[in-house]
Amino acid sequence: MTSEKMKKPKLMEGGNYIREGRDSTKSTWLLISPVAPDEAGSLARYLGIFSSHGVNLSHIESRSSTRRPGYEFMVECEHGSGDFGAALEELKKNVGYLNIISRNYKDNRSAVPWFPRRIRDLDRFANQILSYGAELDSDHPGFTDPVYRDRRKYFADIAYNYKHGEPLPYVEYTKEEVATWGVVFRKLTELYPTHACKEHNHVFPLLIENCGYRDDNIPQLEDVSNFLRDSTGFTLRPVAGLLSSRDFLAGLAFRVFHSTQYIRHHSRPLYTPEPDVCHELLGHAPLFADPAFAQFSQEIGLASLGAPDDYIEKLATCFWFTVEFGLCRQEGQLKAYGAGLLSSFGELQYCLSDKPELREFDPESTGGTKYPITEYQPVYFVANSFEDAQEKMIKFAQTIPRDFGVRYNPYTQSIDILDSARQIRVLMREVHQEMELLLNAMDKL
Ligand SMILES: C[C@H](O)[C@H](O)[C@H]1CNc2nc(N)[nH]c(=O)c2N1
Ligand SMILES: N[C@@H](Cc1ccccc1)C(=O)O
Ligand SMILES: [Fe+2]
Repeated sequence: MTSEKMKKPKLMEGGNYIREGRDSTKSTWLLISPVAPDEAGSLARYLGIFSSHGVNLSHIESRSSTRRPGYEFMVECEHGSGDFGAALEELKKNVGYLNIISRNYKDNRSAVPWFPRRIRDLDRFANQILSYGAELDSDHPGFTDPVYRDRRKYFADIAYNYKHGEPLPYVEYTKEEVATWGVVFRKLTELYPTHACKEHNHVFPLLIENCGYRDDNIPQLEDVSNFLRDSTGFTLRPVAGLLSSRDFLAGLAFRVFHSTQYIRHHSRPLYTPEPDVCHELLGHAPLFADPAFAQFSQEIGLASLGAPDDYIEKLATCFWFTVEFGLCRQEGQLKAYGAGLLSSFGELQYCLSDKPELREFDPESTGGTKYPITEYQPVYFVANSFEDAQEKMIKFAQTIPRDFGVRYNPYTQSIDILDSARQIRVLMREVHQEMELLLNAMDKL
């Protein structure tokens, strides 16, 4: 627990409103391949190195390598035990390939910032939440309401205990919670036809039909998640609160969206300073059912994996001014497509009034702009079209420096780190096979 109270500056440095999460598991993962493919007992030798330096391993796995002929090992090292640096030095002299992915990357120059490799690694994010009163400001409307705080604890426990692959727990919302949802729902659906972008308006009726979107019912995450899976392969995971930008973006690489399940405090239904179930389900969910938007989101996620801190910050800021608070032009009119606007009646009206300042969206300048998170935005960025914003952001994401390519493998639900000719060749063969498939289908038209 942090004892010192954070003083919140009015405008935060882009992306900085979320500090790197409190970290109980400062894990370092090593990907290791032996020098020669048929080297006998190589894993035992590596394990010997760790044990001779007193380094505990919390996880070991081996599989066939796609990078080079032979096997590959993944070990997870515990911190605080033994002489990790010395073990690493000795290891380097004995391996053919070594990749270090670490939460501790700031202390280790050869390490890449930690990122999840398999979809179940997202279970590691649960205890990385920033909370009100500690890292976040405590002027929250529910902060002094014991009933509300109790309820928040209930939802936090669901998220902490959730494991990948489980159904998302159904929640019995209280009368008061449903009433809050009702106010938000009725007010917002009044504005959507005139204020929301057409993609949002296109999907919304499907959510009403399939997921129980109604003014007297808070939709269940499980139902929305299943609907999204069928539409674009996106799924939801419950989360207890704000994740760091790095973790949040990493989820998108797996087409996983971290969703809160609690609802805002009833005293302020038309604007709330943190994401809640209204924000996720009314603001975000509709667009994740759109195939182009889903792909765009995943690409942002993939670009973030292992990226340096300053790039994460810029990426998160661009994300803020597009996915969260973006405006775009459609048929000569300004429309909102940002989820933070589509979930706040107050800000949705305000953003299209003459009060805020509007600027043209451009990742370079937008990515360095400061913004408040707990009040209406003083500045919005306008994209020429929804597609234009996506294209520009993807172009920007491609400038992020990294020594390897990444690709999501949907069959294994894991991230392939591409850094060898052998892997690229296999991929090219796959693309080639897809081309054959396309040509074949074309002939039948
Ligand atoms: C990436 C960017 O910082 C973005 O605003 C993220 C941050 N963390 C989050 N965490 C949660 N739980 N929900 C969100 O919508 C976000 N948004
Ligand atoms: N202000 C948003 C919630 C939100 C807070 C912070 C970030 C994003 C969204 C709402 O009222 O719905
Ligand atoms: Fe959001």
